[in-house]
Amino acid sequence: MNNQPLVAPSVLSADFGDIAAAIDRIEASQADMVHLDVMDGHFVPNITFGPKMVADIRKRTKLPLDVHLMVDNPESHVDAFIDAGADYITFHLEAVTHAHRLIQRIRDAKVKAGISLVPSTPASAISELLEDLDLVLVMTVNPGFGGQKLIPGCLRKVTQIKTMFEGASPILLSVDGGINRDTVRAAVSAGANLLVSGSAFFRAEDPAEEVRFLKAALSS
Ligand SMILES: O=C(CO)[C@H](O)[C@H](O)COP(=O)(O)O
Repeated sequence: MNNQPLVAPSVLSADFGDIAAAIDRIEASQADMVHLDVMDGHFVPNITFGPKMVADIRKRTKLPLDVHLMVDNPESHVDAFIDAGADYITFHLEAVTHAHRLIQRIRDAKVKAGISLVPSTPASAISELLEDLDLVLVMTVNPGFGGQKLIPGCLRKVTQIKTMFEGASPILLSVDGGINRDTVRAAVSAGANLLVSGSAFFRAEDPAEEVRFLKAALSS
């Protein structure tokens, strides 16, 4: 069985003036998903794009769209991203009071639901949600900007979450921030099976080779 991790390039590091070329680059690289970072300038200090961008990208690719909402009040926005064609919607536990209710809303719409944790939130914060999640995204940098260095301590949390989910349905355990050739082995060894890659992917001369390298982290 192929137990290589999946790779989701993050368009945060793409040229927003030529987003079609970025999506074509992701498709040609044999990556598994497109990671879309939605930032509101409140939950994180940066601002990116909204549901129209996701809908436009939806028309360009059949790859799964992994939408990561780094926004306050995600409950006010999920319907627009469901309508835009998201396959996964991940919101931040730190941004909501009723996480379980929002997960149910997303899943009732036949969209996969994910929770993300910033570096300072412990793994135990999701212990009551184990049966309800399709994806957990561990931020391995403080969210808001691409090109930061991975915070090594965040990988302990990946292992703790992997352990918590043993015996429950398999989930995607995603790491986001600072994933590159130097850090990928530690991230996959810790238990990550979905690698978000922004700057490393978009800076690579050969994006297909970059994806192959990330996927082969434990076999090289
Ligand atoms: O969510 C993000 C930042 O908040 C990005 O997806 C993440 O930082 C990926 O970029 P890089 O690989 O350059 O670190």
